[in-house]
Amino acid sequence: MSNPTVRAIVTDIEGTTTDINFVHKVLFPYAHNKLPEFLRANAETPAVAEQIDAVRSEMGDPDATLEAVIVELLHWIETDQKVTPLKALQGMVWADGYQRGDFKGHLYSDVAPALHQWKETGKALYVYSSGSVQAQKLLFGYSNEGDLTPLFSGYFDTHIGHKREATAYQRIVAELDLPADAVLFLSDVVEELDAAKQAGMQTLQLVREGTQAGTHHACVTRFDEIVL
Ligand SMILES: CSCCC(=O)C(=O)COP(=O)(O)O
Ligand SMILES: [Mg+2]
Repeated sequence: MSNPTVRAIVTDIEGTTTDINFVHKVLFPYAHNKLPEFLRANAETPAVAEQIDAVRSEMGDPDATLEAVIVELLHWIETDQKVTPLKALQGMVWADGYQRGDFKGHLYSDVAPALHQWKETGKALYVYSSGSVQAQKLLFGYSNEGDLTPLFSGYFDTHIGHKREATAYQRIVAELDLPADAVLFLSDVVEELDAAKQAGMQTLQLVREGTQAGTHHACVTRFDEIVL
């Protein structure tokens, strides 16, 4: 695929830059294991208390005990729910894991060279993931390819909207201050690509191991098949 009209690239993480198994078999179990103690130890810290209150709000129970909040959060992890306060708390817990060297952010081998090349040829690079901005920066900052955060001009998470809703992509385009069709969105999830297309973005589906099969979106299996 060759496309010189692209001025910015927005990439998803799980299934696009990163093996789904890293997210589901390393990150989520780590958060499941560490979150209860983290919350009991830090519940009074303002940044954590704010997220605990946001969980209570999502539960529709402003008086939920900390233990009830923990049960709810563990259920959300087990069922892979993209709830904003869960994502914020996961990011805080993963920070410890990355900093202690318990794991590195997984990137497919074709990802870092392509990001470097696109950046060198003047494309602006962004991330849009359901993982919190903190979690995104950690994954790219402590990646198996080193610290790639200097390559990115910005990060978006569910604070901008949910990934299957066109309004989220309209807001991203507005923040980038570019015509929608100058922005290319990369993802493995068809519903996300449909929403981005509805907002006027260009789209490209990554078909990787364990992701959805190719569909009506143009598709590639690796970043080095994308020529911009
Ligand atoms: C940002 S690293 C953790 C990824 C994550 O928590 C997640 O839910 C994956 O979401 P994505 O939008 O990248 O599929
Ligand atoms: Mg994905």
